[in-house]
Amino acid sequence: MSGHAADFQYEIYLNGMTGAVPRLPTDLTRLAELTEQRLGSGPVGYVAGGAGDGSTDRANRAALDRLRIVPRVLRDVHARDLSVHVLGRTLPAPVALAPIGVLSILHPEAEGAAARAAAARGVPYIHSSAASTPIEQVAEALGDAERWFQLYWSKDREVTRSFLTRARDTGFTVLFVTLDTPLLAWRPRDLDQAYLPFLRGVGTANYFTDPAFQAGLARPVHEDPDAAVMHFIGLFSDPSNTWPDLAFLRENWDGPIVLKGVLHPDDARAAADAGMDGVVVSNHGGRQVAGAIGAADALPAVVDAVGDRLDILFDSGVRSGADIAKVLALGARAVLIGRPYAYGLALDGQAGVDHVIRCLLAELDLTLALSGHATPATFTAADLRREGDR
Ligand SMILES: Cc1cc2nc3c(=O)[nH]c(=O)nc-3n(C[C@H](O)[C@H](O)[C@H](O)COP(=O)(O)O)c2cc1C
Ligand SMILES: O=C(O)C(=O)c1ccccc1
Repeated sequence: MSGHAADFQYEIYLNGMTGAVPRLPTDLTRLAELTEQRLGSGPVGYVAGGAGDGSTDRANRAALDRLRIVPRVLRDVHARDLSVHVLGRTLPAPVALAPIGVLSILHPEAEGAAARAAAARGVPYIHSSAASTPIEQVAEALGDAERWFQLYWSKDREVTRSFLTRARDTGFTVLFVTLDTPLLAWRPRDLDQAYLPFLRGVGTANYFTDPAFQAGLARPVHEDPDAAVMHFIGLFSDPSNTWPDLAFLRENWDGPIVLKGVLHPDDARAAADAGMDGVVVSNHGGRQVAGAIGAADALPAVVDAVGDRLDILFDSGVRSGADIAKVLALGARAVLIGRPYAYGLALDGQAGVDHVIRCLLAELDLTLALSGHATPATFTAADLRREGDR
């Protein structure tokens, strides 16, 4: 990245000299309501919805809102650098796009558009097992950018082995294993509309193109697509897995492995003991356990438990550069962005995802600078107060 991420701010003001304003709001919390207005209720409900009564989503926001920054002054922040070291590589900024499956319910260009936007800004894109675009096509869209893959750990070990082989052969280097979705949660918004993308043939692209998956079908996908969908639903995740099963993944993947969906410090310790490289502290954006702890409330105990043994990443509820700054201060090395980029995609395709990335990085840069920090490294828990604490 040349210059500072915050240069985007002046670019917007300069464009304003000719009367132009941004095509999308720069307060990303407004993207959800715009998407609600413009998109069909099935797709937008699926993306916006949460588990149960939505209390986990609210807990995510409350946990972040309670954290307050105590800015410092007169600390020379003219030369700044957002880059970080994480999972053995240097990233231009402590941000990646979270794995989100089924993006074609939001925009016809789907994962390809999100991947191209991320690649153009040097932000890693995490390709979901449940994407609507096969991994080989997304690899092409990513060009020479970082390729990270998210695994839903299938009941069929041959499918998992085949996914890992395809990921490796197409240049993916980091594996995220999502552990908070052994079953799909109780999601009233989807239930009340009887809307599930897979039953409409979305989110199965990696499976339907997979030789090991196809080998489990009585008839080819195109001859009996309904049977193929049912087969996918039967095997997409395996609720019988336990910690010793991680050895299978370690044997079949050479690069870093990150466990996504860890909230308890004992699980983080178990991840380190199992030879994993990182964890994502996440409650899946409030979509899995209703009543779960806000992700930012879970982060400090995980950092205390394994901060010196694992790279700790974070997601769930992040909507601004200030939110990113707060979780970095608590000890996360990088933050995954979920729904905001999905809404950007829904509203304006690749340009919408680019807008979201640029807004977040610009605001992160400005938040750190205005708080007295030229790099994320010097901004720590000592720069935060939790409202209510003394
Ligand atoms: C529509 C949708 C689909 C998702 N699909 C996946 C997925 O395929 N794999 C996965 O690990 N997480 C998935 N997630 C969870 C995200 O990776 C991430 O944990 C979550 O969106 C972060 O919360 P946020 O949306 O509040 O930022 C999905 C989230 C949404 C909103
Ligand atoms: O909807 C989700 O949150 C999710 O993670 C998922 C699960 C299965 C397939 C696609 C997405």
